Amino acid sequence: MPPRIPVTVAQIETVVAQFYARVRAHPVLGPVFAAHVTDWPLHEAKIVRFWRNALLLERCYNGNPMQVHAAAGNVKSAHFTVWLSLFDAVLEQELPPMLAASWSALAHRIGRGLSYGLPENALGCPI
Ligand code: HEM
Repeated sequence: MPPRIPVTVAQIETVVAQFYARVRAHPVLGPVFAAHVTDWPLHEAKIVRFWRNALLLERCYNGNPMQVHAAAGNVKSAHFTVWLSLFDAVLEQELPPMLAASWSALAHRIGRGLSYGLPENALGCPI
């Protein structure tokens, strides 16, 4: 099957590394991740597999981010706007504009899906 978005594995690895470097330094997102992630290389390797699966349609990730986010307890739907704008900034920095735009659109679509069901959803309902 042809890739959904023709990025290279090296580009995925760079975007993931740059993104989580910024996440670790971010005043809002940093502490949310610090409460869970102790092994960053392991986390980044898993996220690379997630994106290889989503972008290149390789079958190398079969986890359940929705469940993991809900179980984390401190991941809120309000975080997704911040997460996505940081992600967009990295895409713009690292990729040609067409690729950045396609990957961004997919990330926003996935993010919308993942944010439903978490506390403080788009309607502002806390339960
Ligand atoms: C489009 C947006 C997002 C995507 C695609 C995404 C994807 C993922 C994936 C694939 C995992 C690994 C799940 C597994 O263990 O199999 C994960 C874990 C996690 N994500 Fe997200 N995520 C997104 C947004 C967010 C946001 C907004 C937050 C909150 C700040 C967040 C916080 C976390 C945390 C804390 C973990 C658990 C790490 C661990 O326990 O090892 N994510 N995410």
